[in-house]
Amino acid sequence: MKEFMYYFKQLYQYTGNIMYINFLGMVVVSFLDGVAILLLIPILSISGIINSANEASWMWMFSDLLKDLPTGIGLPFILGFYVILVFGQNLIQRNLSIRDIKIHQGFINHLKEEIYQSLLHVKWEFIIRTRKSNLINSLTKDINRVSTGIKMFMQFITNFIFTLIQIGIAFWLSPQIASLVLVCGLGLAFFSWKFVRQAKNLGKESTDISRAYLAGITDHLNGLKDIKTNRLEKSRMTWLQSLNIKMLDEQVRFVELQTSSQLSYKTAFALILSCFIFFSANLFYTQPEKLLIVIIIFSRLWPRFVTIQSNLQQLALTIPAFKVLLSLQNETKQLIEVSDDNEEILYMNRMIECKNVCFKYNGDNTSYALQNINLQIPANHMTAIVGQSGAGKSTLVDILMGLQRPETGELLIDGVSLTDDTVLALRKTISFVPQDPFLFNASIRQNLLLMNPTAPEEHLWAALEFAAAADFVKELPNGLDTPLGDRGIRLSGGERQRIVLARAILRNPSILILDEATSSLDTENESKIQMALERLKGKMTIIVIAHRLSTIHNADQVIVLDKGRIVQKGEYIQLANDKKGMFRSFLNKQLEAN
Ligand SMILES: Nc1ncnc2c1ncn2[C@@H]1O[C@H](COP(=O)(O)OP(=O)(O)OP(=O)(O)O)[C@@H](O)[C@H]1O
Repeated sequence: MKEFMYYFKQLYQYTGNIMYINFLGMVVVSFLDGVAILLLIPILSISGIINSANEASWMWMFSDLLKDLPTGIGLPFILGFYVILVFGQNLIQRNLSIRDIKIHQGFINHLKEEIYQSLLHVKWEFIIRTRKSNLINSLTKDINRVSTGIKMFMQFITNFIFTLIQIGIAFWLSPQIASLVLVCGLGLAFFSWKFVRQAKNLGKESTDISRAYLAGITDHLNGLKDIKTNRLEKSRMTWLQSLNIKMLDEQVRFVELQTSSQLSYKTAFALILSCFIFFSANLFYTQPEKLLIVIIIFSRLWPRFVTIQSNLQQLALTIPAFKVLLSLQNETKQLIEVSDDNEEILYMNRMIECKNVCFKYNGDNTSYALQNINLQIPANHMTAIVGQSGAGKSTLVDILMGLQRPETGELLIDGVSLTDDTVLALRKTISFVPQDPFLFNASIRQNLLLMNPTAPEEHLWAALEFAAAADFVKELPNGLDTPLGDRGIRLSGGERQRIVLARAILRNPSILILDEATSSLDTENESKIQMALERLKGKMTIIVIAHRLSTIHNADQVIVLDKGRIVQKGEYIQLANDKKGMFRSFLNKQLEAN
């Protein structure tokens, strides 16, 4: 419940006193509703439906007034008053509902933005250890459930206020009968706690199942090609069927819970109402007008009790989502890169330097991904990083971009240590082209402009020329406006790499990092890009991770990594001539393979 209270406080902080004003409005509405019910007595009496000649009857609150009115006017007058009252009450109610939805949706939007913002700024270590499907689930389903929970809570408060006022009116009419209603209502609350508890457990199960479903389905859709080519359809289908059985079971138990509670409350209502009428008539000798009012109030009050119970039950169902969301927010808050996004840019003029850098991935106590890394990457030169798969090349690049922070040692930019405060400023000058290039599901133009929204068309074509992509883009039916599909699926792997490279260049970075960025290209396009990179030397710092050593013979410096350590460092020719070195053996193996 503490998670829920946290969000409720946040709601109050977001809305301020408007929330209390709305609750106050609800008090007015409930009060008017009670008055409208009271008016029914004079109406029924004047119209002769019930006999109210009893002088002692307090319900003749309008009798004096009505008596003074000319004959035939009393009934239309009080009916008119009744209609105006109901109209006024519903007008206020309408207004409150509109304000409520504004408050509620506004708060949920604010929450979504807050969470999305923190995910955009959270440290990379959080991203790599968290399942994406869990994040998707939190940003969609969990937020929706929190939204429902908050709505339920607001309805609960509203119903609670309404019920309290109606109870007050009932007490005024007949304390004995109202006490009985109250005792029964409290009995209901006690009895319903069991349902609320069950609902909370079901909510937890529902969260787990929905996470498992989203995680599995995301995996399967991403791996459809593997599933088809490896004939894994049957096993995937079995997975879905077993999860479906769990979902069905969970849904059935939910409806069973709902209908059991409804069944109990409705039967209890009929039973208690019958007892009331019986005892009111026989024991309390209640006047018929009073009895009528109590029946009216009771039949309006009891559904409120039931609604309150149902609000609580639905609220309980959503509690696990509050927990998930709060723990996500807490975790991301602790791992935020910087508290505010300042616009400063950190240019590197001389070099990036790693001093005794060691790094291991979270929770992995045995092996270091990088150990005692000491290197200097001079500005406006090309540095190549090579090594076997798993040697630590991508990890080193992540350290250079400030995505991962060294466990020990430091990263220096022009001799100054990179800190949490300067890391984003550094990243503003870096363009990175990853192994698995990502394109948004938009046109080529939109993908390019994402990096530089004001770039004129000729700059787009120049970037495409640089990346050896201009020719194929010109041949596409819609040219720059060709839509690319999910993650750029409508392009070949090599075409995707070239568009991503063009996008990186369009940003005009001072440091360009390519992680196997030309691995899917044919030799002709690859050599075009090599020539283009060659032209950039002296203007931009280029860091290249490459398996194909033919692509780095222009590098000013080659760093050879093995099992997380630097084993060789120097110029290409120098390392190629070192017969005992690892680089030479890589070269020989590639020559043999070719
Ligand atoms: N997210 C991660 N969590 C735990 N260990 C990781 C993670 N990413 C990489 N590693 C481990 O760190 C080591 C270095 O990985 P890295 O990806 O840097 O190698 P690499 O040289 O880039 O390999 P490749 O050429 O295959 O891309 C490997 O042993 C790898 O298993």
